[in-house]
Amino acid sequence: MTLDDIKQQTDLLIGESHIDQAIQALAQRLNQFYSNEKFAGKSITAYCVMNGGLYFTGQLMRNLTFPLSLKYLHASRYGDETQGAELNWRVRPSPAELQGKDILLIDDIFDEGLTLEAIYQECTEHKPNSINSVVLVDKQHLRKPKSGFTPNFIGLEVEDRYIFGCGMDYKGLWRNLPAIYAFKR
Ligand SMILES: O=P(O)(O)OC[C@H]1O[C@H](OP(=O)(O)OP(=O)(O)O)[C@H](O)[C@@H]1O
Ligand SMILES: Nc1nc2[nH]cnc2c(=O)[nH]1
Repeated sequence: MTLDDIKQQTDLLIGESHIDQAIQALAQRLNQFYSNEKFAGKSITAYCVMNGGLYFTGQLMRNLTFPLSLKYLHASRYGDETQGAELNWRVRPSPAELQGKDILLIDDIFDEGLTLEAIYQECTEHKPNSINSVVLVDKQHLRKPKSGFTPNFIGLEVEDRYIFGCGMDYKGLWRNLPAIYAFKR
């Protein structure tokens, strides 16, 4: 499939400039949040949730103004499919990198929320000083975690369709697109 095919067969749900603006607005909110005196003299440990979080992490971090240590973890439950299944941990954060630290989890999408909730729980077990999460998009539906878990910072809302671009894949491809698309119904 070519880029022309993508343009003909998909709906553009969120354009590049809209996404860039949302990322800058999120960065401002995070800069404000971490300027609180309780974080004075501390660095923030940002965990990019691979693979989908990579694009957003890169775009976000260039606008962050606090001292940041970048790490990654990888938990996946979609693979190349459009429906989520059981969570598969590929790279866990090490306990020593979490204990007493101020953690920021960065992911592309909060869909059914099981991935980010499981990552949050895993990290919490190792006693960080603080843990917050930020996602680029929150998909709008009622299939969210029963616990009520939700990210602390959300960039944009997106309708309930399988989307790709901005780090999110379609069958393993097209994470590189700077806008968000869904195939026409
Ligand atoms: O809210 P949920 O329904 O749990 O889904 C959200 C997760 O799904 C995607 O990851 P995926 O499992 O596709 O792994 P990948 O990032 O390696 O492609 C995405 O990057 C989120 O981490
Ligand atoms: N690419 C992609 N990954 C997801 N993971 C959870 N929801 C989605 C989605 O809509 N698109």
